[in-house]
Amino acid sequence: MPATAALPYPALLSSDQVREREQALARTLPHYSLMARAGAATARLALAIAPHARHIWVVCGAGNNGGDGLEAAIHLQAAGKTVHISLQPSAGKALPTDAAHALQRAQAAGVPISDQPPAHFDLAIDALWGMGLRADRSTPAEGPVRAWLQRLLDTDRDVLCIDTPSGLLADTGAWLPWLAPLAPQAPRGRRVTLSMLALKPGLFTLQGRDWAGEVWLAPLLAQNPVWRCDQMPAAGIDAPSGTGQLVTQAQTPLPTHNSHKGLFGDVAVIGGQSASHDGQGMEGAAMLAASAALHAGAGRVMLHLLGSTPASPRPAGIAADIMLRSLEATRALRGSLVCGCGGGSLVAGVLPQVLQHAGSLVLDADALNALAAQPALQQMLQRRAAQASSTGPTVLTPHPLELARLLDSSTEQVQRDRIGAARQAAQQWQCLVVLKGSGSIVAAPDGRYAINHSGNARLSIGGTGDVLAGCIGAHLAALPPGSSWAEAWQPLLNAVWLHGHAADTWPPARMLTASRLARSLQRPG
Ligand SMILES: NC(=O)C1=CN([C@@H]2O[C@H](COP(=O)(O)OP(=O)(O)OC[C@H]3O[C@@H](n4cnc5c(N)ncnc54)[C@H](OP(=O)(O)O)[C@@H]3O)[C@@H](O)[C@H]2O)[C@@H](O)CC1
Ligand SMILES: Nc1ncnc2c1ncn2[C@@H]1O[C@H](COP(=O)(O)OP(=O)(O)O)[C@@H](O)[C@H]1O
Repeated sequence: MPATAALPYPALLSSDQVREREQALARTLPHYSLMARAGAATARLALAIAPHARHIWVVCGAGNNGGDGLEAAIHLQAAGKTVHISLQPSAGKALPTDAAHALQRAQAAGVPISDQPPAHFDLAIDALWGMGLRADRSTPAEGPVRAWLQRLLDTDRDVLCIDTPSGLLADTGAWLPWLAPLAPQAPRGRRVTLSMLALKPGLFTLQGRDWAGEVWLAPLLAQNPVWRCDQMPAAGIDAPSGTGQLVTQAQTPLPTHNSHKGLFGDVAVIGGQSASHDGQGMEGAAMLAASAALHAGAGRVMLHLLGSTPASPRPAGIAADIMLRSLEATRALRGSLVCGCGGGSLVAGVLPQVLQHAGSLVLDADALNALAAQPALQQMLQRRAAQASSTGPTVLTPHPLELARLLDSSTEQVQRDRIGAARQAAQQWQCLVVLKGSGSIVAAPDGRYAINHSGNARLSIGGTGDVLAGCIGAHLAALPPGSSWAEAWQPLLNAVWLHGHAADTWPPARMLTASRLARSLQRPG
């Protein structure tokens, strides 16, 4: 990667990158400007999201995150709200300079500060810990702070988090380990997060998606605008290498009217071990992938069910548009190949040929398990990457357990640092990797990564991963033979985003199933 790159999507900066940005900006501005802007922006957003809130509880920590909260409290009181500040005891340490200044200003403005939280509040502002939260500190918060934190986690009132939900690690979206048991599965009320200076990856994956809720950005620029993360002005700004991106839309325009099916490319699906092999039919998984490929826009879709023969009956439910073919015919198709959905034990036997000859290749489910189990297949995958100009890009689509098997790790370890794990696999196998789950991570061999911002828990049902694999196959199908992973990057982001978007736009009263999801997929446009 070059030292800087122009990003088409909103940038996601690590804590180290944010601190660099903060220091660079602070050097150009008078003392206290950034905290003044952060507090004003917070108050403005609070008034916008909860205009009728009368009682506001501002929970401040003993660092600069707390300073932002104190500054916001001054504005909210000036706006006529009844504001109550709870300030973490500093345990003998002096507050940082800016936070100490904010405290003086809050005291001068007469905003009430007490250890006792209010009996009632309409809106809470969580300014306990932000970017300064340290993962290596294992001491649980003691005394009143612990009770405040629990109340922030349990409340059914609106909560506006400054920078990050307190206790959530900005780089990974994981709770601090000691805090995880305190946090319910999901918040009971509305959560909004105002991220300062830049968006942070942890707000968009793992626990971050639920607990950050609706994310806004305050870049702390002169006019002090705030933007909702999915409605930000066009990106295209230069960002340091290693910067992530938040995928907020698909980016390829619709094809021209003057098109034909050959333009969209063909998709072959190999998987769905037939019941005739060992009595355990897994045809459905491959049928879902094939249906997804068809509806996501492939010109033609061919399907080979592993273990089937030309004499095997056509399983019910396969759309008439999908061509059932022999293994040889399917493998020979130009376009993209999706391999592994419901592949069972038979998929390992076809992988050597597939890895050697397929153009664009998507490996899912049992193909990933076979890879994890067989070092010889891993070597073939590496050889394939080295010869990509004569084959094409490879995309691995593991869920956390599948990635853990590939990395010889554990699901917990993968989930603790989803971005790190996806990047590690992409570099190790020189492939594109989609680590699925809430806030799917897409990673490339050069270290770039993106977090998908579409999708929701309605996708947590059997078969939606097969649909994703087919959808990706369709988006890669039109790539010319020998394309690089870099050429596959944007079509891959489109596919992952559109798959989640189909769930986001699903009618609330209608049950979502994987087969319906497959039929609702669209081309980007
Ligand atoms: N300077 C400015 O003008 C600007 C600042 N900005 C704002 O500053 C924020 C960063 O401020 P920061 O660096 O002071 O850290 P912050 O999030 O307040 O945390 C420190 C506190 O947390 C505590 N603590 C840490 N780990 C812990 C743990 N595991 N468990 C328990 N406690 C733990 C730590 O305790 P200590 O280690 O000191 O004992 C200390 O009290 C950033 O998020 C943004 O909101 C921006 O708006 C831009 C302008
Ligand atoms: N809570 C969630 N939020 C967003 N997407 C989700 C969520 N749960 C599951 N998904 C998505 O649903 C799909 C599930 O895939 P997978 O686990 O492989 O299921 P299966 O093997 O049953 O097809 C993935 O695309 C994943 O990202």
